[in-house]
Amino acid sequence: MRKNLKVAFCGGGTGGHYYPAIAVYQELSKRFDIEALYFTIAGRLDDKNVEQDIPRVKRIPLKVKGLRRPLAHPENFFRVLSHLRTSSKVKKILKDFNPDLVFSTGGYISYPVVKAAHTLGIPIYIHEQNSIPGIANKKLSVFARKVFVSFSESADYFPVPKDKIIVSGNPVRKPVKNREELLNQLGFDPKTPFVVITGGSLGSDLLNKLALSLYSKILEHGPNINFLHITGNENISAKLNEFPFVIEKAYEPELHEYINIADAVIARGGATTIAEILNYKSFGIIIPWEGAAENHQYYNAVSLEKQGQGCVILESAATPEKIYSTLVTTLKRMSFKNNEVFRNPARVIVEHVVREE
Ligand SMILES: CC(=O)N[C@H]1[C@@H](OP(=O)(O)OP(=O)(O)OC[C@H]2O[C@@H](n3ccc(=O)[nH]c3=O)[C@H](O)[C@@H]2O)O[C@H](CO)[C@@H](O)[C@@H]1O
Repeated sequence: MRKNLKVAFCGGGTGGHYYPAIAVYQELSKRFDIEALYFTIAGRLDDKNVEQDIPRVKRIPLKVKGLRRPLAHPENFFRVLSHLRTSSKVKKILKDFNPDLVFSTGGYISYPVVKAAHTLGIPIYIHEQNSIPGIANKKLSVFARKVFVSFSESADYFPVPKDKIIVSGNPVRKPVKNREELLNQLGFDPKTPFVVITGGSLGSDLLNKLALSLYSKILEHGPNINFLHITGNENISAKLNEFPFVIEKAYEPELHEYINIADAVIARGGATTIAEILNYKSFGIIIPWEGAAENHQYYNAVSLEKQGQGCVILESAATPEKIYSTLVTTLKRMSFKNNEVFRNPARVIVEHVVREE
C-alpha cells in the first residue's frame, strides 16, 4: 500500500513560481497518495489553475501584496502588517491540516506561509528558480530543511550552511503528448519546423511586436516555419490574420507540451521557460527582460547559452533582422527532436525530501 503524504504548497503569482511546484507535486504523487493544500495569491494564475492541476486540492486564496521597491517605501509598513495578519490566519489553517511538510517555490506569498510553518515546527523545503535568488527565498532559507537551487551559482547568495543547499535544477512538468498529435491539432504539418514564441506567463509586448515583423519577413522570404505564439493577455489576432503559419493564443495551460516538441523557442529569460527549453532539449533564442530584479533573466539566459542550448540577444540588439537570421541559422543546425526528457529535476528534489522525512 502506498503511504499517504500531506503537503502544503505555496508559490505563485506567475507561472515561473507556480509550475515548478506542480512538477514537484506530479513527481511526489508517483510515490505517495498526496493530500495537498495550496496557498494561492487570490485572483492570480496559481489561484485560477490549481484545481485543474492538482486533483482534490484544498485551495486557500490569500490576499497578499508584494513589497514595493525601494524597500523603504512607506506603503511597505502596511504590507508587512498585512503579512503578519495573514500569517496568523495561515497558522490556524496549517495547524488544522497538519501537513508532513511545506514546499515553497518563493515569491511574496511564501513569507506568511513559511513563517507560520516555522512556528509550528513543520519541515520546510524551498525551491529557487532563478540564477539570482529572490528576496523572499533568501530570507526564508534559514527556516528550511533543504534549499533546492536551479543553478549552482545561486548557492552563495543564501545565508545557510552549504550542506543545506542542493543543486537540483528547476523542476518541469512531464510532457506526455507527441509531436504529431500536438501539431495535427493545430493544423500544422509535423514535418515542418515548429517554433514557440512566448513572453512568459504574463506575455511580452516587445516579443509581440518583434514577432509581427518576423512573420512579415518569413512571408516574404521563407523558409517554411510554423509558429505557436503566446501573446499574454494582449489580443493581436487582427494583425496575425495574414500569416496562416501562426496560431495565436493568449494563454496555453499546457505550454510545456509545445516547448517539448518545438525545434526552437523565442522567449524572455524567465527561469521556468529556460528550464523547459533545457530539460526538453530544445533551443532558446532568448531576449531577457532588462527590468528583472538584479537582471536575473539575463543570467538565466546566459546559463542556457553556456550549456549550448540557447543564444542571448539583448533588448538593444533585438531587431527583427537579428531574430530572423538567428532563427534561420538555428533551424538549419537542428535535427528534429524526440520526446524524451533527459533530466528530471523534480525527481532529484523528491529523492531528497523522501530521504529527510
Ligand atoms: C515578469 C516576471 O516577474 N517574470 C518572472 C516570472 O516569470 P514568468 O512567470 O513569466 O515565468 P517563466 O518564463 O519562468 O515561466 C513561465 C511558466 O509558465 C508556463 N506558461 C506560460 C505561458 C502560457 O501560456 N502557458 C504556460 O503554461 C511556461 O510553460 C512556464 O512553465 O518568474 C520567473 C521564475 O521565478 C522569473 O525568472 C521571471 O523573471
